[in-house]
Amino acid sequence: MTLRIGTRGSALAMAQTGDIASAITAATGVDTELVPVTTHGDVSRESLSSLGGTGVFASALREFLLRGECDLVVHSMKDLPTVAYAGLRVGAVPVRADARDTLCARDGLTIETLPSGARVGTGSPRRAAQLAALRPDLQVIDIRGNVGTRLGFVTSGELDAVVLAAAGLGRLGQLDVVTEYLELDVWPTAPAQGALAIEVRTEIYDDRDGNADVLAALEAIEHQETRAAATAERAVLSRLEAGCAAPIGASAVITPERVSLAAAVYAPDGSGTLRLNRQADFATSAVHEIIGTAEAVGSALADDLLAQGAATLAPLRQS
Ligand SMILES: NCc1[nH]cc(CCC(=O)O)c1CC(=O)O
Repeated sequence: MTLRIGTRGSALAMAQTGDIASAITAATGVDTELVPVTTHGDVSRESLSSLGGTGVFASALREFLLRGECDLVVHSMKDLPTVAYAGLRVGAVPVRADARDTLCARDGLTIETLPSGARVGTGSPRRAAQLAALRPDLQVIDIRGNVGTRLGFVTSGELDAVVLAAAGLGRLGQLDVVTEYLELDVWPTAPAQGALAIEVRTEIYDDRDGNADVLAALEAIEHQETRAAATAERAVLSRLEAGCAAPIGASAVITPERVSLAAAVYAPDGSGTLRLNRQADFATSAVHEIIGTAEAVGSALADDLLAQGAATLAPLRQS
């Protein structure tokens, strides 16, 4: 039997799905095959919000999985809407890559040393707001395209820098272009950035014998701390009813004893930031206790943010 793994066709998606396929085969001996699916989000150059924002990348993959054309699909978890999708479940969350953003600038420049008026590219409202908050004298340029296209704007001289996720650059073997790692305590990133979500049809859990290979693969790559951290961070988004493009950063740290979560909401123009923390101790080390506590701390932190005016600071529901 060969496990068919659905993936987007971009270089980044193929690289991360290839990593998952190798991990599954190494742990279980099961053969895997990558099945690329082209999504409208991949081919269009329209802005994400005009495409319908949240979920443009995920829905084609999800339909493909529901039709039974593959056994599991790999998503970048930060691009996956928080709302459940009928018939599907996140069957595994593998170990997280670096959650930080990076600055990739010409001439070794950093956020601090970029000259006034420098042109910095990003398509993310969160990154645009963070740039504006730290350096209101920079020009933020709205860009689209995959990682290679974005880096090309810097090599061509069209931009002085771009902000990109360390995880994506790492998976592509391109961390050599990074000129600064932006630390999570000053620059929290998108909920679940650096994490992947492996989605499966819920029906496979009703026939465990018939789906033993898929279930073994899921179990082999599951990483509980990553699932807990991603759950806490995504609970903030979900409680705020915010989309993946909302100007929100969140960063959770999981220890055996507790979950510590920090979240920030930004005014789009950088004129204001609301930053709060919360932590909660795990009563037991049971998986459901850890995941339940992580979810609860994320919801509670979102309530704190709302109570302190998050919804007037930023357009949360715009996707
Ligand atoms: N929004 C695009 C996207 N979706 C996932 C990643 C890579 C990082 C990750 O896997 O979290 C990227 C590129 C980027 O943000 O630089």
